[in-house]
Amino acid sequence: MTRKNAHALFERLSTADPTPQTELYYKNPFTLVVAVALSAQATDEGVNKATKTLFEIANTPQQMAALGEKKLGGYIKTIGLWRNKAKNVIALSQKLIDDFDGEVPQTREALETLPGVGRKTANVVMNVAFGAPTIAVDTHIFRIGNRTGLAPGKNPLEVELGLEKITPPEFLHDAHHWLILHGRYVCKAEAITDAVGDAGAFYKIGYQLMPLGGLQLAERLSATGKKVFLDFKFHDIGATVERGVKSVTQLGGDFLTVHAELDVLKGAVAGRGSDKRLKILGVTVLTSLNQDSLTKAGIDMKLEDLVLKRAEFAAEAGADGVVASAKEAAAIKARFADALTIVTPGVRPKGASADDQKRVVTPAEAIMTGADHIVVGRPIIAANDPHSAAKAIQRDLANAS
Ligand SMILES: O=C(O)c1cc(=O)[nH]c(=O)n1[C@@H]1O[C@H](COP(=O)(O)O)[C@@H](O)[C@H]1O
Repeated sequence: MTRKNAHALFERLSTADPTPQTELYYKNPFTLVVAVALSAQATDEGVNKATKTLFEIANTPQQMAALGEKKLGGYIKTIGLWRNKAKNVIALSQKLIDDFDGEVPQTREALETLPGVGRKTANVVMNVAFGAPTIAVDTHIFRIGNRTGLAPGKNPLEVELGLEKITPPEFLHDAHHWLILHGRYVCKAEAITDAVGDAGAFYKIGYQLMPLGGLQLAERLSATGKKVFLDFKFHDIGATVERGVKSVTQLGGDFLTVHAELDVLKGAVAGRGSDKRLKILGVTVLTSLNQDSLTKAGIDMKLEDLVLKRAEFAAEAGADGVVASAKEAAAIKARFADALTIVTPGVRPKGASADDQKRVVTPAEAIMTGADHIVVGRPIIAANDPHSAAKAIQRDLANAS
């Protein structure tokens, strides 16, 4: 990759996320060393779950060493390779006390003398705790360095040195965070779209991916002819929604969600303009809510009536459809026929966990009650084989229709 392209790449990453942060939980340089050492071949999320309680009682080398290997093991048992990691954490705590007055040293060479701390861990600590422009090459960065041609290399050190050379100095400090976050979220999302392949009709991108390259992913999918569902759920004064939707039209999506309030819907329809490719969907009542949730929110109305009221707003504003559970689909179809497309989340194959969804039906039930499209997330994304999971749902749908 040329220096000019590398500059453009980092500029885009920096615009999307100006202040990237580590996702590991830590309280001070010492707990950062421990968290990074625990994170080898484990997810940050898994490490954070364990360290939340551990760091309450041990956040200095002295406290950690006093805890001892056995007690520490009790806190980190859920993390892979915990036995070896417990041994290392106790040993590195003791070495910090013996050789460094209990302080975390600020050079890579000194950090690397600590048990269980290699070059990658030392680079993360140097970068996050002490603001050094180091690049820690993990599996994501190694893959990205090679795949993009940004810094090809046969081993992590070659990629690290290559990245140090090609990354413009002003981006060096944040480079490794951007590349990790990109690798963790966008590559993962892209891998899922590849894995689902032709077994999915639409690819839904939510706002959680927006600051992490999701918009570019939407553009790329759309450019290759895939149908893209932009689940951004806009909720604002009409004029702002209008401007927001106008910007979104540049991405080339097919569905866009907004809250089903009249002004919001009208703003969205105006912002969409004359190109009718982007269909505006009003989210009626979330499928994670039930009648009880409405009562708690002080809404004294039957849930189905509220869905129908919001569907009415969608029709009045000239929106294209609504997001509603299959429990209300028949009533919406009866009232609005084909004037509104019905998109239905809260769909679970028989026996699958409902997760946080409350108004849940099977794919077949959803289609039989009048849904035009179903949304299935976790049962496909979390499956070992997303393609087979999506295909099984397709078969269920085919049998129902
Ligand atoms: O607007 C949505 O897409 C939506 C509306 C709604 O009422 N319920 C609902 O679950 N969704 C979205 O649909 C997806 C459902 O995901 P799973 O529950 O994993 O299948 C999630 O991305 C939700 O954000």
